[in-house]
Amino acid sequence: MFGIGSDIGIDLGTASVLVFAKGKGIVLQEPSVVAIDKNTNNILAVGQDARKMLGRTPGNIVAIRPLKDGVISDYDMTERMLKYFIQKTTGRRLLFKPKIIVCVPSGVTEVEKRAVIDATNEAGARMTYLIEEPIAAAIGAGLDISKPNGHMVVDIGGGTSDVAVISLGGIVVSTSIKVAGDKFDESIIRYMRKKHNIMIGERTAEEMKINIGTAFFRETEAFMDVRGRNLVSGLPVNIKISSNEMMEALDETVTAIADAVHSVLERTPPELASDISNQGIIMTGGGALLWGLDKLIEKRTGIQVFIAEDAISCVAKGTGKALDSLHILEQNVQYSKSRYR
Ligand SMILES: Nc1ncnc2c1ncn2[C@@H]1O[C@H](COP(=O)(O)OP(=O)(O)OP(=O)(O)O)[C@@H](O)[C@H]1O
Repeated sequence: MFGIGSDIGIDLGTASVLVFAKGKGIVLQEPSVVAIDKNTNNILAVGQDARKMLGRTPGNIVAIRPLKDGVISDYDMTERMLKYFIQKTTGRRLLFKPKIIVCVPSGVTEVEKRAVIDATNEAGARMTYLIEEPIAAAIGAGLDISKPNGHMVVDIGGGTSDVAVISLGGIVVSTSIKVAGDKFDESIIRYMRKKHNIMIGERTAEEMKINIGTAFFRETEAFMDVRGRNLVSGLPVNIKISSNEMMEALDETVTAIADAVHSVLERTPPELASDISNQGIIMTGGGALLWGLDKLIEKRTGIQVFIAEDAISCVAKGTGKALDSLHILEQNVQYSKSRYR
């Protein structure tokens, strides 16, 4: 327990939850995974400890990801996970309850937003605010979004990729697709099964994506030794996979993201499009780190693409910082006072 009394910003992501405390920076970064005992419905582990259990649990224990594909797939577990992380960060007995701002995946419904607000209030917030993901990403990337100037942000997370044009503190044009980091992993799993007759797990696929994943031609090829199970013999095998193969495996998924960026640019008013063309496109989120994805989007749009510093913690940082500029963001935040003050 850190016992932080200051206001906090939370990036409630499908892959991970990050907490940003005012004056302290990122104080918590854990996978969005919960392990429960099916018989008692008790939570056994949350975050990193629960992630280690994914795919390795005995019958009575399930390790689940309560947010999947950018939506809350398990409402109750999301609430319990959020409460656990908030209490771990702020401590249980607070003299001064903090203001908490939560950034939710863009696909969540009004009912799910309400659930997040209630869980945050119950976990000890004096006031809870919700913010849209692309706005938080833009603030976290250090953009001044208060001016009448167009910025394009492409946030590629675990479950969703959000593409938005922002001006005067609001979203002008945007799209959100359920193709992001998780889909990259699924494509790699599918490729390994089809091409090599080898079954690999989600964690191996993610390691391959991070180490040799490729979205654009690499001059120097990279290789990785991969362990899996041969689907014919049923036995464990080792195989060397190249980055060129990853480019083939990921082609369809990365093209879907480039298509989304293209479609938003097509719908962008000309003045804002010319701002974006001068300043470039900013990429945030863990998925933005896939090798060559920036180059692919650059080639497709003819506009320079920059990957934000600390791409993974950008949304959390922006969420925390947004607490200072709520007056500018009024149109983009929902808020609710705690009933438990
Ligand atoms: N170096 C890397 N190369 C490629 N992908 C990466 C890298 N590092 C992290 N990722 C991927 O980034 C994704 C997580 O990104 P992030 O933490 O921004 O998502 P999130 O905010 O939890 O999800 P969402 O925004 O969809 O709710 C995961 O799929 C992870 O595998």
